[in-house]
Amino acid sequence: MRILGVEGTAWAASAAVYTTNTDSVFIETDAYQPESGGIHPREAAEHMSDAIPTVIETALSNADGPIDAVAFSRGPGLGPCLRIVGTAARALSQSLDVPLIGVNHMVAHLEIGRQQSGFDSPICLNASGANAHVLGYRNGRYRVLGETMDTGVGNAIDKFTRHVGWSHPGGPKVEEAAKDGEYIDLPYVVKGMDFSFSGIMSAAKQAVDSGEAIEDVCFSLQENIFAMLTEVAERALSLTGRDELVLGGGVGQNARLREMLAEMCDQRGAKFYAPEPRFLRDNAGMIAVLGKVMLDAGDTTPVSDSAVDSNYRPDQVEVSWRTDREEVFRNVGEREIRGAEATVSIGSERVTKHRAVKSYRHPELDARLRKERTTLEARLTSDARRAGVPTPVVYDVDPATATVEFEHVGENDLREELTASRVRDVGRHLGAMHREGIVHGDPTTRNVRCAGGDTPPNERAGDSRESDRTYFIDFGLGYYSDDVEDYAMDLHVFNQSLAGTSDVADELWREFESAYLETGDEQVVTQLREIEGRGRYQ
Ligand SMILES: C[C@@H](O)[C@H](NC(=O)OP(=O)(O)OC[C@H]1O[C@@H](n2cnc3c(N)ncnc32)[C@H](O)[C@@H]1O)C(=O)O
Ligand SMILES: Nc1ncnc2c1ncn2[C@@H]1O[C@H](COP(=O)(O)OP(=O)(O)OP(=O)(O)O)[C@@H](O)[C@H]1O
Ligand SMILES: [Fe+2]
Repeated sequence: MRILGVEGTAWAASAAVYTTNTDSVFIETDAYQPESGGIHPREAAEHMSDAIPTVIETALSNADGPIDAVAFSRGPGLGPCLRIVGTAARALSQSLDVPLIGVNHMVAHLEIGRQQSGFDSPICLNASGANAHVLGYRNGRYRVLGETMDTGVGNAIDKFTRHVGWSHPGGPKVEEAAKDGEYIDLPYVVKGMDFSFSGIMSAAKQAVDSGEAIEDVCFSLQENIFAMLTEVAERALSLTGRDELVLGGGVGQNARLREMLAEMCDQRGAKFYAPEPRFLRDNAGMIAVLGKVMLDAGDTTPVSDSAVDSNYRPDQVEVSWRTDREEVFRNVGEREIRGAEATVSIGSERVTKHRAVKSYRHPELDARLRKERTTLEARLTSDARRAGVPTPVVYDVDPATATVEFEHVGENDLREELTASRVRDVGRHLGAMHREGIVHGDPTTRNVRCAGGDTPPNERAGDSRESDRTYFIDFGLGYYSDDVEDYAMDLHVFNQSLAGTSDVADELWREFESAYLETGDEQVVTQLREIEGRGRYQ
């Protein structure tokens, strides 16, 4: 069987033929190279319409027999480019009289790694130009576990290189320059499993403008940005209890990023797979391969329903080719828990949390993060307590060894005991915390503990009883702020965490929100809607 794939979301006019009996993929790509600056949508579309017929012709003439289906990128991407590719794919499927398959480009980026690695249910890090997110499969969809709060990772790097006058694309140039660099301090922003590049990019531009050596800035930019991506990938592995990671997207061609991810996985005993470069950057090969998988599942696209979608999110895709209903929980070990951040030794009275060295990070960045987070975690845990939020008592803090000793609280993590009334309790506590100017930073269902015992099913929501008592732990990513946006991000993180751990997340979320409003500010909920409405995929 032979599947023709066509890709053209932005810069790559690409066609490929996937031949199943030899398991080989022929890819022909014509890249758009802007004369100056970044990608201009109009120029990209002109390039697409010039180049698409030729790359398709080359791919077809390379096929050693008839084509059985045509797969194409439906989105996300630049509208004018997508429409050209959509039109070409529809015309081909009609003239060849074969099925048409509309593929989500981001899902193709992650599925190529899953198909080639043979991994069963990996966490997927997509590090591409216009996107950056961590995905995990659960019950028929790829869930976005964490994502960028502003630009895609490649675009962030490209903006920096434009500022210093380097031609597009910037990623490979930064990688080259970084080879001679030394570490300087730059911002590092991870909030829960989301992350942001705007602060670090403006700091990097300023650093260059004020005379720092460009190699040093490039080196440090890579160290921080890739450590952020690696940290959230590790958090996603830890939250979901998975032990496989695949990488996708053009930035994945960067050797330092692959090295950090491989090292992190190695340290926690997980498997890591990165496809070869021609399958990482935008290419029609990944479209053809996913097209075949979808064809086998009977998931073809009628022409009447094949419109492109420039904001097509990966979590909108109904994953027809996977039927597994996944359990996300892992049985958390008894005495010593290796979280994403720290090793936690659990005694019956005391819990000792030690932030171990992360060897994938630059030593200076590593020392800074471990010390800062240890000190701040102890302070915030105590301050939240004073604000009336149940948290463990802090018995001892040692910033030098990055160790804190806490009181043992609760019997289970919330994710194992999710009930409406416990979620309401969490809502009230988070509201109270925010009123005192404390941002938790990582309020997931793993970072709330609850007293054991079942809640009677007929219990009215809003009642507070001992068995529903919840405690906030792990303030390691917390900080003080009076910005509504920061509070709203806490809500967003909790919302995503519910979605990742419960089948009735929507119901629980409504309970949470109404309880939050008992102690918190309505503005925060309004801001959350704003955040969630923001198109990060444009
Ligand atoms: C929607 C679609 O059009 C978009 N595609 C895309 O962004 O192209 P992709 O090939 O996945 O990634 C290109 C990015 O990858 C970066 N890049 C390429 N080589 C790199 C390297 N060695 N190190 C770092 N970044 C690199 C480039 O600077 C550029 O920003 C996407 O997948 O988000
Ligand atoms: N004070 C405590 N009382 C009881 N259990 C605790 C306490 N602190 C931590 N734990 C247990 O240890 C686990 C890991 O702790 P914590 O979240 O602080 O570590 P972490 O490394 O920051 O984890 P992650 O980054 O994955 O959230 C918690 O999910 C919880 O089960
Ligand atoms: Fe891409």
